Amino acid sequence: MSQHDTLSDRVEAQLRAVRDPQADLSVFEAGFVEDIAVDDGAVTIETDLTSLDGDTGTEVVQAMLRAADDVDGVESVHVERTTPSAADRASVAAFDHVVAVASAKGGVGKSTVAANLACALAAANDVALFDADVHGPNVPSLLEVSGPIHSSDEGDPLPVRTGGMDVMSVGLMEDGAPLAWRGAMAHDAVDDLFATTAWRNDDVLVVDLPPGTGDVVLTTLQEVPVDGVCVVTTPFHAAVSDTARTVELFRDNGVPVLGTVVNMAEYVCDCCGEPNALFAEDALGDLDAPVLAEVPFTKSLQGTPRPGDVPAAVADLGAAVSEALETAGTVSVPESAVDIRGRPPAERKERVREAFQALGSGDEFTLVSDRDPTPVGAFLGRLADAPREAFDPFEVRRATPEDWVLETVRP
Ligand SMILES: Nc1ncnc2c1ncn2[C@@H]1O[C@H](COP(=O)(O)OP(=O)(O)OP(=O)(O)O)[C@@H](O)[C@H]1O
Repeated sequence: MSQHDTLSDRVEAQLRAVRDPQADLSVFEAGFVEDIAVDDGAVTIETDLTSLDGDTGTEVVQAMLRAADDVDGVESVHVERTTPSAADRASVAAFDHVVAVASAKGGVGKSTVAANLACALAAANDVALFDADVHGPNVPSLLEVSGPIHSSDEGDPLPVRTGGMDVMSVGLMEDGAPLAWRGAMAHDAVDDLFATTAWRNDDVLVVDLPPGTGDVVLTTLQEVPVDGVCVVTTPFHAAVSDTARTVELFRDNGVPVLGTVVNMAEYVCDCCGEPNALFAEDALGDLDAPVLAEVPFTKSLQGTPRPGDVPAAVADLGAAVSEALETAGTVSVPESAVDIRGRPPAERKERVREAFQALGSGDEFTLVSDRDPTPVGAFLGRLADAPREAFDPFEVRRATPEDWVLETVRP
């Protein structure tokens, strides 16, 4: 047995004492530890904590760091976290793109925009629409589709179809039932339906999220590999400030934001055809996101859109979102950024160490990774011999479903 194996064994023994806080199991029994790599006293623990919520996952990472740090001969510890890959969600993975439509508050026209966006995109793409709005699933009535839902040969729920577009909604499952769902139950119902629906389209999936930024929204967005979210707002000052906070919250939670759709931006008079702006011009000043489209208040949007055939008022919406999707897959970072995507664990750490140690106090450090790099903070702390709180700012954002960017400054 080599010296490295011995250290690895000692780390493993110590980690056995770390428990899954939600079930009385060791982190090994819970399947959290995928690999332990030891390289000259530097320990890298590869983990899969995707079954845990954010806070519990962080708690387990901290407990592992402390346990491994206590082992004699360990000089540094790094915990790497895998995230659910698109491949884990076979049916959703078939889509080239997944776009979610969200809003800070209810009633701003989110479902109208989601349905019209799906129909607009359907002119040039093979599109499906998923209505995840558990508490008010109104896509079926908007598109005039109804159940019952049939099963595929494999027993999975088959969406209903309109004009070649698959539509699935929690509202199609059981009359009235979704309205009574709350919290975890609502999330599980959406998650199950999302994971099992047998889609027949495969270019773009549009997801109509519940309004707000509650648990169902954040968990769905973290579990489903969305390319980005379009946030629908009205141009009222108050609505825009709420929307600005929602955009920030999505970014803080690693959800890429494609931009905003400003709904009911103007009213075009039915009699004279004259457009009238409905809200103050400077209302959008607070928004730190591109405006993808401004949609007028018009009766034509109170009808039923058809795949490939939408009212002129939203004619540009599909093209604007398609364009945003093209750049959503790329990460823009400074040339000096350290890119560890696709690198083996030991090399990743070495690259980070080298680049970080070459910096002076006050220098900016940018890291691009194909995993959530939040735990790298502890490693940087050890390199700089400074507590994690000394790193200000310390920002992690998910730039695309597969790329994370960490930005900080060496203390
Ligand atoms: N641009 C528009 N022009 C005219 N009417 C609109 C427009 N946008 C939305 N509406 C109308 O406003 C109402 C609310 O729209 P919608 O259901 O899309 O909102 P929502 O944000 O999805 O609401 P919820 O929070 O209930 O999910 C609907 O009656 C819809 O027809």
